[in-house]
Amino acid sequence: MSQAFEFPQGFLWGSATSAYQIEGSPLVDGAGPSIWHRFVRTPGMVHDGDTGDVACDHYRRYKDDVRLMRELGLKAYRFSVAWARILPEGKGRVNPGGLDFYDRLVDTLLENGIEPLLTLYHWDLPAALDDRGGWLNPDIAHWFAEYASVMYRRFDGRVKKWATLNEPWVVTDGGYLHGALAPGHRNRFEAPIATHHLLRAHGAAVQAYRAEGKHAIGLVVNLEPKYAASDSAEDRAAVRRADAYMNRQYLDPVFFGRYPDELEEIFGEAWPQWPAEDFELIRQPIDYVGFNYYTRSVTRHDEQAWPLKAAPVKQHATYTETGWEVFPQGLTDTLVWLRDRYGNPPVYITENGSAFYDPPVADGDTLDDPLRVDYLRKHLRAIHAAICMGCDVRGYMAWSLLDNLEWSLGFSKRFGIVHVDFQTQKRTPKRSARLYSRIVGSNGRAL
Ligand SMILES: OC[C@@H]1[C@@H](O)[C@H](O)[C@@H](O)c2[nH]c(CCc3ccccc3)c[n+]21
Repeated sequence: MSQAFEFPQGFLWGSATSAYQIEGSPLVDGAGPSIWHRFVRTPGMVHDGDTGDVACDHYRRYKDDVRLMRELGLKAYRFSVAWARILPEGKGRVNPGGLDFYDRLVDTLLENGIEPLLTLYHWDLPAALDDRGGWLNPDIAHWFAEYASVMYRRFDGRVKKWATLNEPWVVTDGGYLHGALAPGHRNRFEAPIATHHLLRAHGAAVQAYRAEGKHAIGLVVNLEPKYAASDSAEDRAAVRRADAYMNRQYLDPVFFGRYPDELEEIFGEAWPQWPAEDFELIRQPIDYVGFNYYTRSVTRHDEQAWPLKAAPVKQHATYTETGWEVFPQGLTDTLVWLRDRYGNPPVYITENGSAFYDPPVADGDTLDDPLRVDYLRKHLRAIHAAICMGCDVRGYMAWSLLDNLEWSLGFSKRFGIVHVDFQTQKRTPKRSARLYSRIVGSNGRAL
């Protein structure tokens, strides 16, 4: 082992999942349906008609999965709470059975020396709230803060790192603009409204935390660096629009209290003017940025590409099964960008990982996944390089602990460092899990 890649003392090593992707048992113990429980039943929306009805059966197998994390030596676990387990109608009546499940999960994590990182919202809106307009209804900021307060009162202290939303960009772009994700809307007027209400809900939940909580709360965003396909003015303008739309649309309001100017250019008449007091709510200070990194985009101008007029350019490089270029330098570059644009905030890499075809489980106890091993090693080294450049990176959560339901792609894409046989629910660590375990145990020296 070399000192070359030693990480700072106390660097938080863990893995990440989300409720709908792994739990199964969507309606047991008093839980209400979510928009994903509905969406997977909409013909044609999910690969092979796959659903989260069973998924990794984590709701029942969580003790075994926590034991697996402990055997791998993980120090932390990022998971999300299914809002509709806690508030089956999204607001009002609290469901004790839902709170009890997360009590059991959090206590089991703590008993095993694993720190819980809790995400309040990872895309699974209670269906009852969608029936009232969901993210299009301005009241959702209060609904979300009410749900968040129930969780703060029950878990703060045992949970010391909270996140309000997972990836508001995906919620808006996937759920309201392009329609590939729940609730499946395709409306350029709805997208900016959903974005603004997500940010107001984030702000209201942070405000509620400051009144009730004593630890840390942040926002999780997906960031994808955009590189111009050429130095033409057209391509550079396309990069500015794409960067504003994905990377600055959420962090600028939170850190600066304003949207990037390019958004009005992109959405035109569909871009509303919002009252100043909204931005005072949105810009509540946060304690850290959760950064989900997967890939970059080389971007060119494309007059036909709605609404950005920007399109990706394929590179001569390795691509993952989800069509994402393997580009670890983009992780270093984006960490430096965060350092410089937002004043070097504490950052947790809350997701990073890759889906590659995994050969069928070999005999014995480890499945070989050479491409994922290579991806993991290169991206951790990219983080180390950013830390050496002064970026305040505090931890890394590998996406994902388990193969799970990859949203509209169903079970066809495997991101887990642990293989799941969805017929038998057998877990089999992959070689990437064995490597990650050594890296965690040596605080990076095994890299
Ligand atoms: O796609 C892998 C993971 C999902 O399984 C997580 O639930 C989600 O938080 C997440 N975000 C991203 C990057 C943003 C993105 C999501 C979906 C499609 C394209 C980009 C990748 N992932």
